Amino acid sequence: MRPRVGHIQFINCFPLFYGLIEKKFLLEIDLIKGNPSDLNRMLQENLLDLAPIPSIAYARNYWDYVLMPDISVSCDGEVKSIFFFSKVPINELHQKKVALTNTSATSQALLRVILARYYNIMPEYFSSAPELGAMLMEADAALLIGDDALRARYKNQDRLYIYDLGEEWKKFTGLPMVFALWAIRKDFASKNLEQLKIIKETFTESIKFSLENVQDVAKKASQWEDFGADYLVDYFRCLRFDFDSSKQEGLLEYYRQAKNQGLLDEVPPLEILGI
Ligand SMILES: C=C(O[C@@H]1C=C(C(=O)O)C=C[C@H]1O)C(=O)O
Repeated sequence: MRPRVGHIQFINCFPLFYGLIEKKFLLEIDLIKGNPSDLNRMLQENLLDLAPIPSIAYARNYWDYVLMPDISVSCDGEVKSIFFFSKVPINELHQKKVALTNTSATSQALLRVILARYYNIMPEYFSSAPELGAMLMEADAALLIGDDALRARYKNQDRLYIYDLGEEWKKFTGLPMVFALWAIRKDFASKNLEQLKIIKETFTESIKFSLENVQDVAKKASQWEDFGADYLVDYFRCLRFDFDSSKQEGLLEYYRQAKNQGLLDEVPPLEILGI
């Protein structure tokens, strides 16, 4: 059976897959699309063998997973696709209503950590479909991620205060932030090391190829969007796709803070596959 590999349907993962199309590697795997939270559910249910999942989902299920080395969706400062849109300055949001996109897991917790720990603010949170207009009819501020955030930011919401959560995290901790990790089911990993090695190499080559040809990648990814390729060139250059020691440090700090806020039961060990 071909490995069943998850694929996040957000523009941010396009550079990961662009090279796979070019190299026709897609014939060797079954690629199953979904949003990050759905992919985690499918991985839990053994409908996938490996998938990018929200980094907080790893902490909640780590005993079932090992991590793919060298790959993540991260930032070190601005992220440009995780925005908190507010009608008032952030420090006026205490006890106000805040809408959280239901497509996110990691960034929902990140926002709670940043507001509680660094702004000393406890709003009233509720989960919502990712539509900024509708969210702000009910709330004073709203969190969006991924393509929804890219599109909303592009429309230049100049009536709003806009905060980039990657930038906020860096401002307070000095660390990178890891949003998605590639989790592999332990049972699959123990029997398929060679195949996983090839998958890892193919994905890392794909990322390298995409970043070397970032204009082409951006042009392709922007063809059905309102914004032009240049907007995405900036975005792809700002994202980080590796998982080096500084990303791991940032991730562990995020886990510690999420635990302090009662959003995690424990800080998991980072069990990274040695391939
Ligand atoms: C950078 C992003 O990272 C995503 C954010 C996630 C989350 O908040 O749960 C999950 C997966 C990542 O792909 C983004 O979508 O904008």
